[in-house]
Parts: sequence; structure tokens; C-alpha cells
Amino acid sequence: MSESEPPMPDPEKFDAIVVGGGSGGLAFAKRAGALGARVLLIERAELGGTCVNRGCVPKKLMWELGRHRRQAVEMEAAGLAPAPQLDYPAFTARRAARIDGIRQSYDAALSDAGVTLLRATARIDAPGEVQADGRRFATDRLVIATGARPTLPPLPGAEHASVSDDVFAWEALPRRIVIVGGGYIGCEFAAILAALGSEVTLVTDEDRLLVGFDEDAAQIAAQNLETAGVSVRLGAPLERISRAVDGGLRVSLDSGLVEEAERVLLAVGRTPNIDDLGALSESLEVADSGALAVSDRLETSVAGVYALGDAADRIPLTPVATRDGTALADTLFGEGGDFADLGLVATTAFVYPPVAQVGRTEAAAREAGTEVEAISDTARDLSSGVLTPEGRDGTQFYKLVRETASGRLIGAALMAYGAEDMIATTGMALASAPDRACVARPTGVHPTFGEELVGPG
Ligand SMILES: Cc1cc2nc3c(=O)[nH]c(=O)nc-3n(C[C@H](O)[C@H](O)[C@H](O)COP(=O)(O)OP(=O)(O)OC[C@H]3O[C@@H](n4cnc5c(N)ncnc54)[C@H](O)[C@@H]3O)c2cc1C
Ligand SMILES: NC(=O)c1ccc[n+]([C@@H]2O[C@H](COP(=O)([O-])OP(=O)(O)OC[C@H]3O[C@@H](n4cnc5c(N)ncnc54)[C@H](O)[C@@H]3O)[C@@H](O)[C@H]2O)c1
Repeated sequence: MSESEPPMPDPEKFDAIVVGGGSGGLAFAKRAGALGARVLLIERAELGGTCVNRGCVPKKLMWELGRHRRQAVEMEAAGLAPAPQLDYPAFTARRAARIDGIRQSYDAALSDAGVTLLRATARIDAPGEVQADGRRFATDRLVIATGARPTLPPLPGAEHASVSDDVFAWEALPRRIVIVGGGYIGCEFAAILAALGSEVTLVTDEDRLLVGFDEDAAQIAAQNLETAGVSVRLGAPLERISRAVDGGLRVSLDSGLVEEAERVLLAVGRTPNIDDLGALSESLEVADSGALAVSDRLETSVAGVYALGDAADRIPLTPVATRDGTALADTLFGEGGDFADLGLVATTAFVYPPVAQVGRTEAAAREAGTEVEAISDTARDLSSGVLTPEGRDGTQFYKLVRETASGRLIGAALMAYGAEDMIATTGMALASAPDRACVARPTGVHPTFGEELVGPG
């Protein structure tokens, strides 16, 4: 330091500093602040992170819009009314207003909890030492909640493609789109965009869709997508994306097949934001998933540094991030907390009808050497069959997985409208280690999908 430079002021000290104001960081900050801790939350973009701004919330609103349009098309086919025209800009304006309202509510909640919010990019050069906005901060409890970003594969022409973040900025929907990736994001956007009138081809290098979901459910989901007009290409790795002379895009598959489209969406996974944090990144242990290795109390390999949400090696879903954020605050500043039980995380792929599951899948249990029996069936959606004989809303399905030795139910997959809500109560039932009687004794409501699940069967 030269003699003329003023000495650096001491860093400002906080009980906890959390980097990232998405689902996990916000949950931690709000609870820690409410427990009386002096908390600094540093966020470089909008409050709410991926889920609110570029993920679950805008996606679910698009899914609802798509569902309404599917119903409208069915109604027209049944002679009820002309299908209404889609005014997409009107929808995006309403969506933006809704998201803005959520962000404002987070701002208010942070200030109610006494949390200091700094809008800047954080840099962490040593445990407990954070720089942001030209200022220095110190803490004994640093929480990394920096989330993840869409993965860009090293593929020739990848720069021509869009990623999920871009979809929410589109002012108009593409006439024709190729979606690469058969996971949550690929399948959800394939279903939604097809429902909204786009011509969709979905390609994946795997031999099935929705890896991690029950295999039978995923197969029916693929059929439902095809019934809705999506061309599904399994086992189709990509070779390159290129710009065609007419300005459109060309997707060349390994097989030699070429697909042309107005847009290409890459949905091939997400990369945790842990590589650009500063020098500390190099000392933190990384798990095989590419996220930070953490203990079951979210401690990283460096003392005093914690990680949660998509940045941590947990399950990259919002309820896991929020549950873990709250539990970590309760653990550090309260009387202990309940971290997410990764064996009982309910999840849903928002296709039509949605595919929901909780607990262990039949395949995962068998792979782990557990002998299981599956109780499963398909059921036609009664309501859609009333409108059109084919029932455009697709086949419904359920599967319950029972451990043979104990007779206990250990997993469930449901595919039906409402399954995304029913799966929470199914998780409640699984948490009490139910046996077959739990399914056999109750009687369901007729005529519903739920009645198929229960009874002596
Ligand atoms: C299209 C899509 C749909 C999804 N749908 C669902 C769904 O239906 N249900 C579900 O459960 N999950 C869904 N998810 C997953 C869910 O969004 C994530 O699991 C969740 O948002 C993770 O929360 P997080 O707090 O870990 O990270 P994020 O919400 O991503 O927040 C991280 C924040 O950290 C900030 N940040 C990063 N680095 C820095 C830095 N150096 N300094 C300051 N700030 C920084 C970022 O700006 C960001 O705001 C979806 C994801 C996508 C992409
Ligand atoms: N409803 C929800 O809860 C929801 C919705 C969206 C995202 N998410 C979260 O976001 C995460 C990321 O979602 P995602 O769909 O990007 O990832 P994913 O891991 O679910 O799926 C990625 C897919 O891309 C395929 N793929 C990878 N490289 C490819 C290539 N070169 N060519 C063709 N296919 C290729 C994979 O085989 C896989 O099918 C999910 O794991 C989930 O945790 C959740």
C-alpha cells in the first residue's frame, strides 16, 4: 500500500452472510433474521432467483395457459364454442405483474426480518471474508446459495440455441421448435409449447424420457406427448446446430437426420454456480453431481462455510432449498431444524397430465437389491372423454411400490390432473411407513382418479 492510500476500513461483521437471494437463500435469511441474527444477504440480480423469475413460477403459469388452451380445443371439437385466440403478449404482461408482486413481497419479508440486503455480486476469497460492491464483510457463518444455470454443452453451433432462461423472455412463441433434452425442462416445455400451438420435436440421447421417474409412468408420458402432436426422438444424440440460409436453424443428429426449426431449446441439465465465487471455490470439495459436497447439516468441506439449494449436492428442487434454508437457520440460531429428508421429496413433471412421485421407484429399489412388488394400473380421464371420444387429455396412471419382506409401501407414482397436489398427502402416508391395509381399507370418491388407488384391489 502506498503512503497516500487511506487504510482499508475493517470489514463489517455479520452473524451470517448468505450469497444468493433465490429459494434457499431467502428462506435462510428470513428465518435467521426472525431469530434475531444479524444477517447480510447479497444478491446480484432479482430477488426470488430461478424459481420465481426463470423457473417454477413462470413455467407453472405457462402450464396453466397451455391447459386452458387444450381444454378450449377440446370444447370446440365437442361443438361447445370456437377456441379462443391466444394473445401471448397479454399473457406475458400478466405473468410479469404476478412475478413482480412476488419479488416485492420478498423485499418486504426481508425488511420485516431485519435482514440487510445488498444488490451486488459477491466474491469470496477466504472462508468468512466476502467482498461486494467495493466493500468488505466478515462472518463466522457463510452460506452459499448461489443456485445453478443452464448447462451449455460443447456442441458446434450451441450459441444459436436458446436455454430455459430465454423462453421466459420470448415475445412470441415459435411456430416450430426442436427441444434437446428429455428431462424435466425438455418434457415440460415440449408439452406446454405444443399445447400453445407450436410444432415440437423433442430429442434426447437417452432411450427414455424423464430419467429418475418411474419407467412406466415415463413411457405413458411419452405417449401422451405424442398424442398431443410432439415428435419424440429417443436415443438421438446431437451432432451440431447451424444457421440455415433462410435464417432458421438446422439440428443435425448423429443418425444423419436433420431437423429444421425456428428455435432450438437446449435443456440438457444445469451447472451449479460455484465456479465463479472467488478463490474459496478452489478449496471447496465438489461432489460427482458437480455441486458442493455437504454433510447432512449442510456443512461444506471448509469450516464455517455452508451450502444449500442447487449449489449443494442435494436434490435441485425448490422445496428442498427452502426446507434446508429454514432448517440451517434454525440449527445455527435456534433450537435445531428439520433438514429435507431426501427419501421423501415429492416431485412433479408438469406435462399433461402431470407425473408426480414420492419415495423410491420400483427400478431404484430393485437396483439397490430390495425385493419389491408394484401395484399399478392405468385409467382413462373421464372428464376429457366426455368432450371428445379420444380424450385428448391422455392416459392416467398410478403405481404403488411395496417392499416384499415388510409389506410396507415405499414409493408412489401418480399421473393425473391433481396428482401434483395429491402427491403431498401420499408423501405424508409414506412417512408413516404404511402397510397394504392403508391402501386396502379406505374407500375413494366416485367418479375420480383417486378411487382407483384405494381399496382391496
Ligand atoms: C425452467 C425451470 C423450471 C423449474 N421448475 C421447478 C418446479 O416446478 N418445481 C421445483 O421444485 N423446482 C423447479 N425448478 C428448480 C428450482 O427453480 C431450483 O431448484 C431452485 O430455484 C433453487 O433455488 P436456489 O436458491 O438454490 O437457487 P436460485 O433460485 O437459482 O438462486 C440463486 C441466486 O443466487 C444469485 N447469485 C449467484 N451467484 C451470485 C454471486 N456471486 N453474488 C450474488 N448473487 C449470486 C443468483 O442471481 C440467484 O438469484 C425449475 C428450474 C427451472 C430452470
Ligand atoms: N417440475 C420440476 O420440479 C422441475 C422443472 C424443471 C427443472 N427442474 C430441476 O432442474 C433440473 C435440470 O433440468 P433439466 O431438464 O435441464 O435436466 P435433466 O437432468 O432433468 O435432463 C437433462 C436431459 O438432457 C439429456 N441430454 C443431455 N445431454 C444431451 C445431448 N447432448 N443431446 C441430447 N440429450 C441430452 C439427458 O439425457 C436428459 O434427458 C432438474 O434436475 C430438476 O431438478 C425441476
